Amino acid sequence: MPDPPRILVVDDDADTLLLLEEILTKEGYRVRTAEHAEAALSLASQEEPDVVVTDIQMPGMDGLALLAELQRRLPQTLVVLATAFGSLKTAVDGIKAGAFDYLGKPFVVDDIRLVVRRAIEHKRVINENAALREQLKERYRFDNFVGSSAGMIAVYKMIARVAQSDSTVLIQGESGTGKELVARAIHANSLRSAGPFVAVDAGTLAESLLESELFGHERGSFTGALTTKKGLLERAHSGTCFLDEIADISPTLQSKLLRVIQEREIRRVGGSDPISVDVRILAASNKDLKGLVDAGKFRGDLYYRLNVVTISIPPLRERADDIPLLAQFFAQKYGAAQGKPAIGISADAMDLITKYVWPGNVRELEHVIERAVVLTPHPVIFPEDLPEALREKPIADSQPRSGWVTLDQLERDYILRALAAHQQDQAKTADLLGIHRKTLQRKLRKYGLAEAGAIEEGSTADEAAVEQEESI
Ligand SMILES: Nc1ncnc2c1ncn2[C@@H]1O[C@H](COP(=O)(O)OP(=O)(O)OP(=O)(O)O)[C@@H](O)[C@H]1O
Repeated sequence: MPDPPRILVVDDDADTLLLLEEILTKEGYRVRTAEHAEAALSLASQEEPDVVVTDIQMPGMDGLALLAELQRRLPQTLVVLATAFGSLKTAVDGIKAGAFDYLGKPFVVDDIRLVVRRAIEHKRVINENAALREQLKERYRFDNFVGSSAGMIAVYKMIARVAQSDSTVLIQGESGTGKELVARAIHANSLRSAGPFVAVDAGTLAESLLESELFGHERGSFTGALTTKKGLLERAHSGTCFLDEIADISPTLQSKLLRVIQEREIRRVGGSDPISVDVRILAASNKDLKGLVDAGKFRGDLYYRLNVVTISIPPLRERADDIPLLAQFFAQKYGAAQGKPAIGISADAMDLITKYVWPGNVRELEHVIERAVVLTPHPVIFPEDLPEALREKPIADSQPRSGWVTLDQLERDYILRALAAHQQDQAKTADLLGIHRKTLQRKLRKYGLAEAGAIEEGSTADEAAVEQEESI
């Protein structure tokens, strides 16, 4: 068990001291008290408290002077100022001078708990984030990647291995797993790094547009082709062309692409002369390309040309170890951009982040952290700064993180949540769910959620109603 956090309370009023001592001791902290600032300073130098809660108005040395002295002697200690309502300006001056927060007097017990909890959490986060930052700096980075899981290390190794060759690479992975990042890293570590990197998203363009984007067109080749335009494959000459969502391209374009790879030349739309291009092709798909070949939906010969080497990026839910590092990385990145460079993530928020299944993978995580950094008024991201989806209880904690649960588990969890939202009132909950109360009770029994004796047996008529309802 780690030592309990240490709190020092300073107030010239003995009753206030007693009250704060009692509340904070109940919270599990080790609490010391002092009746004036001088006593507080001598206790603080022995104890090195994590948090000092001090009254501002005290005879002799006041709370603000104590704050200044504590900052000089014990810069790691956080100070919370307590002030009578009406003298808020002094409290604000205190915050500007470096106090962590302030409490209004007379005290609201919940506020005391919350502010002290936040201060402790802040200290813990600062320490933990410093450690995570070190890890990020040291071992767990490769180019712009963050992640130290076995799955990502295998990806880094593959990138290093294929980068220097000129072979075509197929990058497979769900949406948002970092396929483009892999393509960029291959290019950056290749002999072509001085040449251009051109990315094309084949999934978003209509076929005719994609063709002219890729191959270019001659002037007058179609209505609107007012000038001759070089295609992206031509523009990628001496560099790399990254074709994202390759599964989406039409059969015609598939055969044209095959020719580019085999013959290293292209023909512009409306042009007759072949133009030779020196370009390395990297392709990506979030679909199972081999499966599409087997189903006759993607050319087998193109697949084998693209698939000289495959790099498979595991979904984020299969590399949960990377989640805290990534979350911290994005907090730093967006914190710096927002002028909040020291922003951290609280333990309970990190817990939610780590448990979530992340269907949108790293891109989704990045957006969630960016949003939280913007929204939070604190130097720490708390659970309430995260979207609802993360704060909902995971459907079944015991389930593998495949994203799927059985319908029974889904129903069980849904019922539990509905009951919780209606203070366990079964009649209301049944009504909300659109089922008979007896049906709800039977389901509770089925899932082992009914307390013995809590549910009365239904009459025959009731049961009949239930059966009828269920067969609908
Ligand atoms: N391991 C990682 N470390 C740091 N950032 C990452 C990592 N993986 C992905 N990202 C970031 O996540 C976002 C999504 O990545 P990227 O666009 O490469 O995914 P993708 O697989 O190509 O997505 P899509 O299939 O939707 O095109 C980008 O902002 C990228 O920088």
